[in-house]
Amino acid sequence: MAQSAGVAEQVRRVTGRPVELVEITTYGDVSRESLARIGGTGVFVSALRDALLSGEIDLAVHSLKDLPTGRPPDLALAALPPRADARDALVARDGLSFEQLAVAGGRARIGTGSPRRMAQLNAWARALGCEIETVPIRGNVDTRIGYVRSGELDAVVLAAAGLHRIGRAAEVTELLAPDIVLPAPGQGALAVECAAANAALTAQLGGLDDPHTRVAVTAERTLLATLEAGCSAPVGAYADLLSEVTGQAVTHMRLRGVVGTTDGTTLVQLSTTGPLPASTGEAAAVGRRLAEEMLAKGAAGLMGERAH
Ligand SMILES: NCc1[nH]cc(CCC(=O)O)c1CC(=O)O
Repeated sequence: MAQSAGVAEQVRRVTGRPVELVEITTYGDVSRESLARIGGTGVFVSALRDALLSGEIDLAVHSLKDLPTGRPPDLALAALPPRADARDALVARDGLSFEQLAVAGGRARIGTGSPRRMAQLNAWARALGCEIETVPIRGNVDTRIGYVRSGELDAVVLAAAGLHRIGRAAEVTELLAPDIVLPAPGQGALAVECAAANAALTAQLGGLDDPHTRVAVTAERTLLATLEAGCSAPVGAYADLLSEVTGQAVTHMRLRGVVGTTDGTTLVQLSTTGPLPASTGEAAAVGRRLAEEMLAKGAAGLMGERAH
């Protein structure tokens, strides 16, 4: 609701039209099943898409990372607004960082059911000569942070963007550096979808689109699609847009990808830097090439059960 309210405000501004928020509860919101099992199939988006197609709503706001990479032909990805912080965030007891927790003695208990986060956190702990225990959790932000406040867990890992949007960024004890924990493809970005037939609205919503965000997430999501992995696979990808001179226009894009076993014993991590892609087609080609290199290094064997 918080992220939709933000988009609603922008839609009012660019279209001059009144906007009404319609609350829709999705299967992903109510189910407590592991996302590693039910993710990748649109559990957070299907109910919103049904409402779009039935005409109950005119536009839907999704977290891009929840959107399956395949595009339904009757829906348009009308806008990708400027992306928020893509990083994962640690909310730990006593204001601790990951390293402090890991070396504190005993096995730190860290809440996350995400195979991507598990793989990278376990690899990080291993590099520090420690072992952690990852505990699968589900639920909204309150529920998840509640496990830390109650002392049941030492920490939880959540997307920084989600915490920012609901005004809880102050509870973050460490923003995880993408060098160590690469976020999910598209993390921190929103997607505004509408019926493809609604050409007038699609065109108006284009005013909310950020071309740099679109280029970056196209590279990340094409990497994911090329690996034939879903949002539930242990795959991280992040495209940075870089300037040759600090503060000057963006000239380059660096794309990083990672896939690993959830126990963190094996990670395939690759990075590529090149000129800023001039189109989403070029951005997709960068994602595809890096994914192919990852596959050549054995990525497929690390992904376990594929999302379907
Ligand atoms: N899979 C659930 C989900 N989908 C989007 C976000 C956070 C917001 C975002 O990435 O934009 C989250 C929660 C989380 O990862 O902590």
